[in-house]
Formats: sequence, structure tokens, C-alpha cells
Amino acid sequence: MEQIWGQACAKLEKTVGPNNFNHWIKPLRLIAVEDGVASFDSPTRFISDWVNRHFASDIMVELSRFGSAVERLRFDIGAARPTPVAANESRPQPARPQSGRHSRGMTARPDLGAPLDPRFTFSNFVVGKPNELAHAAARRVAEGGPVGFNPLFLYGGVGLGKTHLMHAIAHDYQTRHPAAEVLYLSAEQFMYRFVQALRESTIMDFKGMFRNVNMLMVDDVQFIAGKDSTQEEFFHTFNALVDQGKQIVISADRAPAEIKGLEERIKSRLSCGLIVDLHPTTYELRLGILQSKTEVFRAQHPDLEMGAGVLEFLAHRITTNVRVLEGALQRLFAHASLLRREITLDVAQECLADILRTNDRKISIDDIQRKVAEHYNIRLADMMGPKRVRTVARPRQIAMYLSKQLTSRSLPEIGRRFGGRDHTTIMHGVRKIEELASTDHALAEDIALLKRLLEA
Ligand SMILES: Nc1ncnc2c1ncn2[C@@H]1O[C@H](COP(=O)(O)OP(=O)(O)OP(=O)(O)O)[C@@H](O)[C@H]1O
Repeated sequence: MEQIWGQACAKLEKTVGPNNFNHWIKPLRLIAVEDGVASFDSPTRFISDWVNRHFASDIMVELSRFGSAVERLRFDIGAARPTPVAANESRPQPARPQSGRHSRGMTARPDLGAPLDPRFTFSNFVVGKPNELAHAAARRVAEGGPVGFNPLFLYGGVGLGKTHLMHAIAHDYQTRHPAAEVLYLSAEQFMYRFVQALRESTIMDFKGMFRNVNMLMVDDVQFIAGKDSTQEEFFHTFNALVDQGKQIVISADRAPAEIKGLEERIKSRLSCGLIVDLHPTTYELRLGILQSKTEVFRAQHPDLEMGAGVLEFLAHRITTNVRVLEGALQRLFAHASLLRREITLDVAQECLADILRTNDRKISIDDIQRKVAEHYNIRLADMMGPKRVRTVARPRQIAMYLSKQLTSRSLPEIGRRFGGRDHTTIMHGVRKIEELASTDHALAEDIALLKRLLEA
């Protein structure tokens, strides 16, 4: 195993860049490869989660070269001894792209941010209807100059490209402004640094370092909800930077107003700039992403043979998020490079059976009623009951609308599930919500959020 891992590591270092490699992959120890599953010891959960999210497909492709195809990674936590770099998890590398033209002449805060993924650039980001606004806003912020919108707040469901866009902004901004200091980190890391500074009585250094950057990017800000002192510190950092005209970019899984447990003053601060959401992908966008990733892979492996209709099939069947889509494609690449044969539709279906099954999970009217009732804080029984007050009737109509949109049930069937209502009542409800959502932005947002929660 050591030998295999050693050889795979030599390749991986080139693919992901030395900084990412040292920080995330080097601390892992390969224990076994069995039944398509590669098992690792990882010093911490944080490292294994990060690796799973960002480098799983690279690792699977490399390991598949040594025998049977690897289709999944598994991690045991705590058994591996951290390397000096891994022990440094609390002090990750500066926000600094690792390769090529970006790496020259940049300044970045030492010991603060998380590393940037060199693959997350604008040129690798496929633009379509669901993400064009977010992409345009990100491009604009990356240009720098007089701050147009501060903060830029990007939000959207899991795996829709928020982190990719943030890294792309950082890469581009640093290329244009080599002397500028860009700090990218997750909200979780922000909290960790803050707690560490409190513990080590270095809070003034902490404040100084955060307040001296030119651009601060905080990913997954919903993480600090409910964590009062971290929120307080974040609020002051935020204000200090905005007052100095420094750019802030934030991401979250939902709009500021929707983040429960986040202080009102922070919500209102976060809403001062531009809030843009990444919508769930469309078929066209998914296909575009698959084609672009296949081209990249083919540039390195010209012998790849992809049968007609395979990418279309994947774009049609895997609709959850781009990360899952990418994972499926990487698994196919791993198969192709190992077996050296064309990926036909049959091969794809067989090889991806588990992913395809999960994606087939149907959303039920029950799920919808429960989620909507929870969201609007009404009783589930009110979905079926006769109450006509608006606080109950509107959520009920939203649930009707979502049932029509997200399930294949007919109007009479939906009517039956909403306390035996007539199909014309359901039709009226659906139309009403369509009409309202076209003018009421808050309602449209609510519906988009509910859809994301249901489809997650
Ligand atoms: N439009 C796109 N073009 C190319 N790749 C994309 C696009 N959208 C997402 N991806 C890829 O999908 C994967 C997941 O994206 P990313 O990590 O940015 O998602 P996220 O929105 O930050 O998710 P999470 O909510 O889990 O943090 C990444 O590998 C990213 O490169």
C-alpha cells in the first residue's frame, strides 16, 4: 500500500499543486483498497472532509491505475500521526494559488487563510442561465477598482459553485493586483482562529491581521449562526474593512435573511451590498459542465473514448449538484483509463448504478407539506385543514404549488392529499403563487429556498 500510495502521491502533487498536496493529501495514509473502496487514515475529520470534497476524484483516478477501479474513499480518523503540515491545520497556508502565472509576486497573510484550489478559475467555470448573474458579479469584484458592491454575498444550494467562484475571484484579483493581500477562509476557520487568539491572548494580532487585508472572503458564513462571540468579532472585522473601502465576499447556503441564529445587525450589514444566488442547474448547464470537464480530461488522456449520448444521459439523470455530477464523471474516467475501453451508455449505467439510484429519489407530497409547514411555523395538520386565514392559506398554496412543480402527481391526486380538496382549488392555488412570485421577490426567494431544501 505504501508503495502504491507513494506513486499515486507523486502524480497527485502535480495535479493539485504542492501547497494543496502538502496541506491536505500528504497527511493521509492509505491502508487498503478493497471492493472499489480506498481506505485511509486521516489525522482529523477536517482534513478528510476537505479531501473528500475537493480531491476525491483525483485520488480515485490515480489509485485506479494500480488495479481495480476505485469508486469511493473511506476515512478513519485519528489513527494517522499528523505530519508537521497537518499539525498546522489550525494555521493553514496563505491564500495563494499554487501554480503558474498566479504564484509570482503575491502577498498574502501568513498563517491565516485556507489554500486556494488552482483549478477553481473563471476559465474553468461554465456559465449558464442559473449562474450568470453570480458569475458577472464575481468578475466585476475581481477587477477591483472602485468598490461597486460591498459585500458581495453569494448564496445557493450545495455544490453549485460558490467556492469555485470565490477562489476564481481571488486568483483573478491577485493577478491584477499582485501587491494586494487577499484572505480566503471558511467561517469555521474564522471561528477557530478567533478562539485560538483568545486562548493565546493574541487577539490584538488577530484583529490587526484581519483588518489589514485588501479583500476578505468568508465561505459558508451560516456556520457562525448561533455562535455569539464569533459573530461579534466578525461584525467588527466586517465594519472595519468596509469603512476602509476594502472588498468583502461572503458565501452561504441561503440568503442573509434566511439564516436562523444570525444577529439582525449582521444580516442587515450582509444585505448592504449585492446579494446574488446560484440557482439549481439546468440540463444545458450540466451538459456544458460535463463537456468542459471531459475536454480537460481528454487533453491529458487523448485515448479516452466516450460513447455517444453518455454525457447527455448523465446531464439528464444526475440533477442534484455539480459535485455529484463531477464525481460520476471522474468515476467513469477512472474506469476508462483502467479498462482501456470506450465508455458506452451501458458501462455508464452499470458503473454509476448507486449514484443514479440516489438521484431517482422522488420528492413526496408529504416531504413538501412537512418542509413548508416547518418553514412557516404552522401545524402540519393545517395543510389538510379548512383554515382560511392568510398565515395558513398562503403556505398551503405554496405547498400545492411545489407539489405540482416537484412531483409528477396530478391535480386531483394533489387535492386528495390536501384534505380532499377539489382539483380546481389546487389549480387556483398554483396559479395564485405563480402570479405572486412574479412580483413578490421575497416570496420567490422563499420558494427557491424551499425547493433547494427539498432537492438537497
Ligand atoms: N458552473 C460550473 N462550472 C464548472 N464547475 C463547476 C460549476 N459549478 C460548480 N462546479 C464544480 O462543482 C464542484 C462543487 O462546487 P463548489 O465547491 O464551488 O460548490 P459550493 O457551492 O461551494 O458547495 P458547498 O455548499 O458544498 O460549499 C467544484 O468542483 C466546482 O468546480
